[in-house]
Amino acid sequence: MIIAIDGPAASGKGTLARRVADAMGYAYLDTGLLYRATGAKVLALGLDPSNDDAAITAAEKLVSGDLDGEELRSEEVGSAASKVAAIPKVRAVLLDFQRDLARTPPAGKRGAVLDGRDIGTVVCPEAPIKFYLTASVEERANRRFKQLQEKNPAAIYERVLKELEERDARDSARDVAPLKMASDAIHIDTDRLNADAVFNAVMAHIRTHMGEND
Ligand SMILES: Nc1ncnc2c1ncn2[C@@H]1O[C@H](COP(=O)(O)OP(=O)(O)OP(=O)(O)O)[C@@H](O)[C@H]1O
Ligand SMILES: Nc1ccn([C@@H]2O[C@H](COP(=O)(O)O)[C@@H](O)[C@H]2O)c(=O)n1
Repeated sequence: MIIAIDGPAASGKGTLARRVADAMGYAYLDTGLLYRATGAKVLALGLDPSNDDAAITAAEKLVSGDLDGEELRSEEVGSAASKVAAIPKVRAVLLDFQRDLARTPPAGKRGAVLDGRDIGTVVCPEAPIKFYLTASVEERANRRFKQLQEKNPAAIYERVLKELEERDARDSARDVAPLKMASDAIHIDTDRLNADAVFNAVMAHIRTHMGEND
């Protein structure tokens, strides 16, 4: 079974998806990492992430080792990721890997949890369970700021907020696979829910779905 979790940056998708995958014994794929690794490769060459040829070549050359590393989590790489993600051929190159993992999870796993922007709409529109997480941009910036501050006390809230606003706008406005809630997704506004409450609400939906489809 496939569980799709989409939503804007820092809405808590990864935190939730990892926990759900653990609880269910499913594989987990953070699809944002594919775009981050592509963006990071372009940056490492000193090229512009909006350059089609550079971004497509980087996506085509991705190997699993490129998906490791704390530097992928920086806001600079997040911003580069959202630039390469707006290039249709980059998305096409990365699509098969995501679909293969979702539809044929690694040995021993009965399903997969994928989080991203277009899992419920484009990558796995057939997923029987879809969630769309949101929170206000100020709340998300606050979460991301606290997360960054643990590693870099010089992090600046206003910069984090601006970066998230720009990323949201680019991800929502692009022509191909924009950030959008699937019509059959369950919307969870996490502004006033902590991570445990979100997880409990999501697991309750999953159990109900599985009970109804036994
Ligand atoms: N419901 C919540 N309430 C408060 N903080 C949360 C909640 N869910 C996650 N967080 C925290 O918010 C931060 C961002 O969460 P996370 O990385 O899971 O978001 P994300 O949607 O996967 O981000 P990105 O799109 O950038 O990959 C983390 O520090 C996480 O611990
Ligand atoms: N399915 C996806 C996942 C991600 N993106 C793009 O990558 C950027 C980084 O993603 P994070 O989840 O790690 O924040 C994101 O801003 C998107 O531009 C995507 O397009 N589709």
